[in-house]
Order: sequence, then C-alpha cells, then structure tokens
Amino acid sequence: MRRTVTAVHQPLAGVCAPPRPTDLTTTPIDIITPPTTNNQQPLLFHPSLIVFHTSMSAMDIANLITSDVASDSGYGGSVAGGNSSPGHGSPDFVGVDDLAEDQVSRLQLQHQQALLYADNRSSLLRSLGQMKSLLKSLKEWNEKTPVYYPAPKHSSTAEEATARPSVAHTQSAYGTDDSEIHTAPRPSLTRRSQTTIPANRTDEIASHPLLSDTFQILKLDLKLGHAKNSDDLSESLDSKALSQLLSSLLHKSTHHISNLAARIEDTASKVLVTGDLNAGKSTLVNALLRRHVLPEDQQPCTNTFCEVLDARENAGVEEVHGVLFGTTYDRHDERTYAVHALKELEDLAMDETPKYSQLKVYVDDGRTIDKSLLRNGVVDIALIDAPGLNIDSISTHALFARQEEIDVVVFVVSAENHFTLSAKEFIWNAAHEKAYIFIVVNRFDNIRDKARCKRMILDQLSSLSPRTRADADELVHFVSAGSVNTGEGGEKLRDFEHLERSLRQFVLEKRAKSKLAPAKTYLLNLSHDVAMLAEANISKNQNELSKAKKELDAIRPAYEKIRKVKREVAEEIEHNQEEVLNSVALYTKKALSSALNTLDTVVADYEGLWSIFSYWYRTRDEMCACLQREEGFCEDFARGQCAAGIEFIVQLGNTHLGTEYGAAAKRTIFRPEAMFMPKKKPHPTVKERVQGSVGFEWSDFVDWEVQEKYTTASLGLSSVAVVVGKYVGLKTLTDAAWKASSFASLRDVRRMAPWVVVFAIGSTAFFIVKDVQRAVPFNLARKMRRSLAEGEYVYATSDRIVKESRKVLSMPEEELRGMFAKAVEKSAGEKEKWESVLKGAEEGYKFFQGLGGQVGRVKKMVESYDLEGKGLKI
Ligand SMILES: Nc1nc2c(ncn2[C@@H]2O[C@H](COP(=O)(O)OP(=O)(O)OP(=O)(O)O)[C@@H](O)[C@H]2O)c(=O)[nH]1
Repeated sequence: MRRTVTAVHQPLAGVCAPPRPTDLTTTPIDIITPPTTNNQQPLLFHPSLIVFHTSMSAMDIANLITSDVASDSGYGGSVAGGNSSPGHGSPDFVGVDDLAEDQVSRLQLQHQQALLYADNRSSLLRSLGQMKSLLKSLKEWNEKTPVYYPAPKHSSTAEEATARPSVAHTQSAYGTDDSEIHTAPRPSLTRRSQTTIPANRTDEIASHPLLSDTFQILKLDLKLGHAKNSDDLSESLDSKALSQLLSSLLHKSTHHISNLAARIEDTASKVLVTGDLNAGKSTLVNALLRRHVLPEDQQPCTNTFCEVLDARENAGVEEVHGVLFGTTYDRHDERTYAVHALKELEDLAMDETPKYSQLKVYVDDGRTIDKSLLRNGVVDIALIDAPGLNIDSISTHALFARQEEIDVVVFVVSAENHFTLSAKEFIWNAAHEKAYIFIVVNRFDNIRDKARCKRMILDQLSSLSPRTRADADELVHFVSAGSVNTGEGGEKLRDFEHLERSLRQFVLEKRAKSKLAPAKTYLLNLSHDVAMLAEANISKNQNELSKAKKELDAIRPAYEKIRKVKREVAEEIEHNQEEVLNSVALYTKKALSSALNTLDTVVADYEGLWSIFSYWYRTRDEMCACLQREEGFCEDFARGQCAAGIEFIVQLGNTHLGTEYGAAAKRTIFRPEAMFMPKKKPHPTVKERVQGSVGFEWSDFVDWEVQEKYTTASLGLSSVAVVVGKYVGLKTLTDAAWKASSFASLRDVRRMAPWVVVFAIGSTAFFIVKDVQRAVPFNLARKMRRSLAEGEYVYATSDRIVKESRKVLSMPEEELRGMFAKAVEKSAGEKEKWESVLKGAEEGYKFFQGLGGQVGRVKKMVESYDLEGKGLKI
C-alpha cells in the first residue's frame, strides 16, 4: 500500500529533538513542500527543515537525508547515488511501499543523529584545538618555570587495592572505570591513557572523592623505581625532574589530541574484525558482504590485514591494492601500492611470507543502503579482516586496535573454543580503548547445548568487559556466519540479520560514541587534570606570595640597616687608618729629625790623640747606631699604634657582626713582633746609607767654625786694645811698642820670623789637638745630616714605617670590609631571592588563574556536548 509520509524537522540547534511526526498511518498530515526545481525533487534549503514529499521514494528520502547531511557533516562519499560510478548501477532501493514505518523512523533518526554528529564533531574539534593551545602554553610555562606537581593525597588505599586489578599502570588514566571493568586479574601488559569513559561517567569522575585528588591523564609514572608509593618518589624527585616528566606527558597529550582530532576529521569509520585463529573472521566479513570475497579455510589462512572498502572509493573498480612495506597508503599515489585483481586476493591473503603490509580490497556491494554495511548511505565503512590471534601477534593486534583510526572492534570467537588466553588478553586491552566491543560467537551451529555455551561465554565476558556484557543483547551475538552465504535461512539467518542490524546500529547510530566519545572523555579527563594542576599551582603561588611578602617585610629593613652600617663602618675604618698612619708618620718624622739635630752630641769614648782615627770611626758608628735606635723606637711606636688600630677594628666587627666576626677574626691574629721583619729586599740601614757619602777627611778634626770664631775674636781683641789704649791712657804703651817695632831693623825681623812661624804652627796644632774631641762629632754630624738629607732619610724611613703599618692595618680592615660585604651580599641575596619568589609567584598566580579559567570553560563546553543524542526522539 502506498503511503504518504511527511516529516517536518525542526531546527536542531542545541541538540533539541525534532517533533515526533504524528501518527503516520492514520493522521492526515500537513504537507510542506519546498520549492522544487523540477517535479518531485526536493530543494534543500536547510538541513533542519526537510520535507518528505508524499510521492518521494525511499531512495529520494535517503538521498535527501544523506546528501544533505554529507554536505556539512564531512561524512565523505558514502552517499547513495552521489558518487556511484556508471556501470555499477545505483543501489537497488526498495520502494516506499516496501518501506516499513520503523524503517522510515530509523532513517529520520539517522538523519537527526547525523546532524547532531556534525554539530558535536565541529564543537569537539574546536575544543580539542582550544585544549591543545592550553597545553602548549602550559608546556611553555613548564619549560620556563617548573610547574608544581602535587603529590597525590591518596596513594593506593586498601579500598582501591581491592577494587582495582593488581596491574602496574604506566598511566592510571582510567578513573572509576578501572574498578568496574577489571575486577579480574589480567596478564601484565601496560595500558595507555583512557579515552573512552562515557559521558555519563564524567560527573562521577569530578565528584569522586578519590579521583578529585588523582590525575588521570597527567599522572606521572612515579611508581616505577624503588619508591613504595607516589608520595615517596614525588618527594624525592626534584622539581626539574618532575617538570621534565610533565613536559613529556604534555607532549604525549598534545600528540594524542592531534590524533583524536585526525580521527574525528576522518570521515570513514573503520571496523576491525579480529579474533582467534580459525574462528571464522573472514567468513563473517564475507557474510556481511553476502559475497565470497575473503579466503576461508579450515587451516589458518589470513596472514595479512585485509581492509575491505566500497569500490566507489576506487572509482567503482573492484581490485586489490597491496600496500608496500614502509609506505603510507595513498590511493592517488601508485608508488605506495601494487594493484591486483580481486581474484588474486586469496593467494595474497594466504601468502605465508606476505609481500604487503596490508591489502586494500575494493568491493562493489550492490545491495540497498539499508542492507549494505559498506554502502550504507551515511558513512564510509571499512571492514578490516585481521590475521588470527596467536601468541606472537598479540601485540600487533593490540597495537592495531589502539590506533585512533579504529572505531569499532568486532571480536570473533569460536563457540567451540570459548575465550582463549590470547582472546582474553586482547579483549582486556581493547576494552580500555574502546569500552564497548562487539563480540561475535561464531560456529554456533556446532554447539549442542547452546544455552550452556551462551551462559559460559557471557560469564567470562562479565570480567573481561563488563560494559559489553551489560549490553549483551546488542553487542554479543551467537551466530553461524558460515551458513549465511550458503543460502540457509531460518533461525541462523535471523540471528545473523540481528547481528547485522546491531552492528550497523553500533557503527552508524552509536558512532558518536565510538568516534567522538574518546575525544570527549579525553578532553574531560585532561581538563580535569589541567584544572587540578592549575588549582594546585594557584594555591601554591598564593602561599608563596604571602610567604615572600612576609619574608621581604622582615628582610628589607635588615638589608637597609646592614648597608648603612657597612657604609658607616667603612668610614670609621678609613678614619681610624688615617689617624693611626698620621700619628706614626708624625712621630717618626719628629723623632728622626730631633735625633739628627742632636747628632753632634753623640760621641764615642775619646782615647787620646793617638787614636783619633779610631775615634772618628767609632763616633760615626755611634751616630749611625743612635739613628738606628731611633728608627726602632719609631717602629715600636708604629706597632703600638697598629695594635690599637686593630683593636678598634675588632671592636667594630664585634659590635656589628657579633660572634660571626669573632669567629672569623680569630683566624688572623695580630703579632706586633712580626712587623718590620727583614724582607727579601731589606731597606738600607743608616750605616749603609752614610757609608759611601760620609768618609774620613782631615778637616773633620778641625772645627772651622770655631777657628773662625777665634780669629774673629782675636781681631776684635786687637781693635779693642787699640780703642781702649787710646781712650784709657794706654796710648803711650801702644805707641812705645809701635815705635819699638818701627825701630826694629829688617834683619831683626828676619831673625824673629822662624820663631813666629813656629809659634803660629805650634799654637795652631795645640788648638787643633785640644779641639779634636769636639770637632769630630760636630763635623761628622754635619756631614751625616747633609748626606741623610740628600737621601731623604727622614721621609723614606717614615714612609717605610707608615707603609708597613698600613699593610698591617689593611688585613683586618679588608677582613672586616669583606665580612660586611658578605653580610650585605647575603642580605641582598635573601632579598633578591624573595623578590624573585614574589615576582614568580605573582606571575604564576596570574598564569594559572588564567589557565584554570580557560580550562574550566573548555570543560563546561565539553560537558554540554550530548554525543548520544539523549534528546533525540522520533
Ligand atoms: N561450522 C561452521 N564453520 C564455520 C563457520 N564459520 C566459519 N567456519 C569455518 O571455519 C573455518 C575457518 O574460517 P575462516 O573464516 O577462514 O576463519 P578465520 O578466523 O578467518 O581464519 P584465520 O584468519 O586464518 O585465523 C573455515 O573452514 C570455515 O568454513 C560457522 O559458522 N560454522
């Protein structure tokens, strides 16, 4: 019977459910027909408003739905009729007559889901991009300033230990799912970050008392090594090591986000068919295709991954592309693969030494879109037939299953063998990645006690994948794939068709779960971790801020004080030094000058005329010794002054630096006797100074000044005599003598002359001999004064003593200055340290506040994404 079907879709903004069409069978419906370009062809003007015309066929509806959706959902080329190649014909669509009401409803629901998917997809991509840039800034920050990584408050509690399997986790990013999913022990394989916690679990994650304290994605692998628990190791690791570990986690996380984004952007959905050897995987794929495409054999036969794709993706040509090892397959680049005919597939797949890393098998499935899985009208689906599991290939399979490109894992198990060890290991691993696994228990026809077999397999599943077990009606199928292509009907076919519907639904309708949920879950887990990290760092920076402020309040005045004291002490030291040295210089100059001035009083013992030469030398030596002694007194004076000066410095140190200085000052004890010790290049003694310049001279025995005095005195006496004679009546006497002399003849004078000479010499000699004891010191002192003055003796000696004194003083002075400099430096260092802590804490507080705010917004957005379309109804 031909039926009029009209559906009006309301805009789906905000993931609202379109109104359920009124009873399609009985109620007359208002027909909203959009303007058409030609008869019966709907014109699409918005995906939210689609009208099924009364006379539209199912194909039209399907075309309408899928072409419309495909236009903006990025679902690729799996569009009925849209891409079909000539020569392969259009799918054999059923008419509306044949279209059951529930089929129409399903198509409508699919359409809504597709729109929702498109909406969620672009939102998630945006959120992934935002999270990526947040991670980037966090990573940059961490490289500049190590991020504080809080030690988990809860290490493994007894409660957790019983709830969780005893497995060494490389990343415990699994949240509460672990405890639910894996109550049974598992083989010791490591796991990757959890990406598949369903949306409805995320609220629990946030509020769970344990999880709120536990990182999920950014959990550092602190349990490795010798520490007993995370707390121990995180405390023992320095912040730099932690920051490096965190950086590498952030890097991995960023990479994972890119993969998730790539996966979301990938329009195709890939279904991996895997399972034990000979379980019937190839048979299942063939049954799904309703064609004998892949080789089936009683012996293990599939040795290479075979990816079955819709031939329309290969311009409608059925063929096999063998992907060369070490290349990335690109259909448009023939250098990456070798082309084979479909009939060669059996040999290629069964080749025991495979030539290709995988085989891309393009198959034309000519069935209608509601029947064909490859060509379903909504999304490109690829079925990947994997080689059977065996011990050696577990890791290969697990790795393959983990690849972000795999949306659905269909695990085929032989009903006769149940789950082998390899199967358990694989399912355990894959369950973490995919959460839901589609289980096909094949070769069910060989089982006699079917109920018991079902019960046993479901029991095993309970521990391996509780979620799959919980949804067993849809996800676990007991079939006989081998009977599908043999044309057998009945119950076996019905079971298989049920499997097909469920699988189709699982891939298409629940695709949001398989493709988008990992991204959502990952984003939620990650945003939880980043928020936690931000929160911990905000509070850490707040603490540091207040601590730094407090410290600085105390340090700044102390710093200013020590600087002031340092300045004052430096001035006092300088003043002290000036005083000491001035007094030493003054004393020395005065003492030496005075000694020089009184040098002629220094005499040796005079032992008579016959030892006058020795007298000369001894007198000179005595004078030198006298001056030398005076120098010694000056040095002693300097010692005393230095001792007082040093004591003053020590007092300064003790007053301002206290015990710290006392302890240091003891190391350099002042020993006055060590001053003026002979040096390598000793200064000249007085004797050495005068030795060359003050030599013996005969004239040293005569005091010429005294002679002059006597001459002057005798002349004076003569004059006095004349004057006195003239005025006091002695004129007569004088005259008489004069006259007598004038009467004396020349002969008389000649006769008297020798006597006069002898008298003169004699009296001179007498005088010299008599005055030599006085003349020698007098002359020597004069000569020495002259000689020492030429050598600037007083200045040089004073300079020497002052220099030595300065040197002696400078040691404690430098020490005290150095200690003050150190004290100031220490105080400045403390101040700078806390100023830098303050600055860092301010910057950190600001950064993490911003980060926390941003990640909070991302989290809120992601939480609002309704991937499962809970609100969708038909
Ligand atoms: N009785 C029975 N036999 C089946 C069924 N499905 C597959 N077989 C047989 O099981 C054997 C293995 O089938 P395959 O499809 O080659 O198994 P496979 O898992 O792909 O094998 P490998 O890839 O080599 O591991 C073949 O002989 C099939 O005919 C079934 O439902 N019932």
